[in-house]
Amino acid sequence: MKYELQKTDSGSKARAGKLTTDHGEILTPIFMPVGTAGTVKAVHQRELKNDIQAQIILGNTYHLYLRPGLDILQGAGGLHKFNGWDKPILTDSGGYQVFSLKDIRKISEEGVKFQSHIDGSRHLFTPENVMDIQRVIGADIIMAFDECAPYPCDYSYAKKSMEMTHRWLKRCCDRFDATEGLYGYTQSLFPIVQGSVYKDLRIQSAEFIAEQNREGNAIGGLAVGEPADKMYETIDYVNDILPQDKPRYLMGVGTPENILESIALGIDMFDCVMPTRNARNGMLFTTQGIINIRNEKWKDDYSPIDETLGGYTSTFYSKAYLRHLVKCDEILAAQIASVHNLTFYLWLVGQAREHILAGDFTEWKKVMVKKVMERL
Ligand SMILES: Nc1ccc2nc(N)nc(O)c2c1
Repeated sequence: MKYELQKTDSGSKARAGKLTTDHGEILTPIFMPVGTAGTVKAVHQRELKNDIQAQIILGNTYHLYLRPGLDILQGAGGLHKFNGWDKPILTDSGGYQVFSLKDIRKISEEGVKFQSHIDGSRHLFTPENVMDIQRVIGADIIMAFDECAPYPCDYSYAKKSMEMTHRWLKRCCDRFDATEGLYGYTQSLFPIVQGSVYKDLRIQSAEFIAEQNREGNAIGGLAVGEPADKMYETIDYVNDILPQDKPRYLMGVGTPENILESIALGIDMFDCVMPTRNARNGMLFTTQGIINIRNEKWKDDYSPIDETLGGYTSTFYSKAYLRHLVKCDEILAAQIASVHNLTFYLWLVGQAREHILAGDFTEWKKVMVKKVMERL
């Protein structure tokens, strides 16, 4: 994988760049729709390409390993062949998911023992087998096996957890570098900065991650309940340490405001379940602000969901009709709202990229944050 830094904003740390993978190019800043179990929930591949114009989507090691399982995925020739998405894919390593299985997992130096949330079967994830699993899934970018420390946690927990994540990272790199891709294209391993919200730990972790000299770097352990200003402060000084010539991926973020503020702090890649999860309960992000479509006020508003956004779904369906579908809990409601919200998120990061290239990103961001976060 190659990263070309195309422009750094004069008034902020925002960057425009281009990632080139064996499954195609990614223009950054970019938002990556989350496709946990091999599908972006309620969204067809055709809509991902046409309306949403997604460039890369996420899968999750934990879920795909449990269902459909490695033999089915390998038999298909990997996830790209299995779900038909022939552009880039990134898989998270499963660390974050098994840690959220609070009472049915046990952490040790070896790895994490856990019970499947599906059938209670017992499994063990180690840095080594998580690399092997992600080789079988075949994502273009795979994540190191880390512990996402809970928030809040005390300094000693954060320190011990970060140090274990660093030892696990060495084991991930050794295993990954000793194995090949299974399907004839190359994969890249991204390490993940941890350290909770403790500045000295975060600096230590960022320096260790940068030293690994991998093709991209991620910031984990954020968007776990900490205040937004703590998140921004952490990103700011971590990005001063992560190399300029590698993409920076902020995991699990966020609202439109979080994304624009983090772009200004030098983040290039984002993923979050918010646009799809909130869509399923009727929260719409639009170029005019945030709409709770269940609200009575939209019941006879026959205007398109968002006429300035472009894309079939956002202009073909009216607010009144989508409200009706949501109130009836119709399956089509989830589809329309999910495609719309993802179209908005990709539009937003695409606009950010254009304004970074045009040189007026900071002024644009100030106006845009206010506008898109307004509750309508
Ligand atoms: N907020 C998040 C979301 C996903 C994560 N995935 C991994 N592997 N590690 C983290 O710290 C994450 C944090």
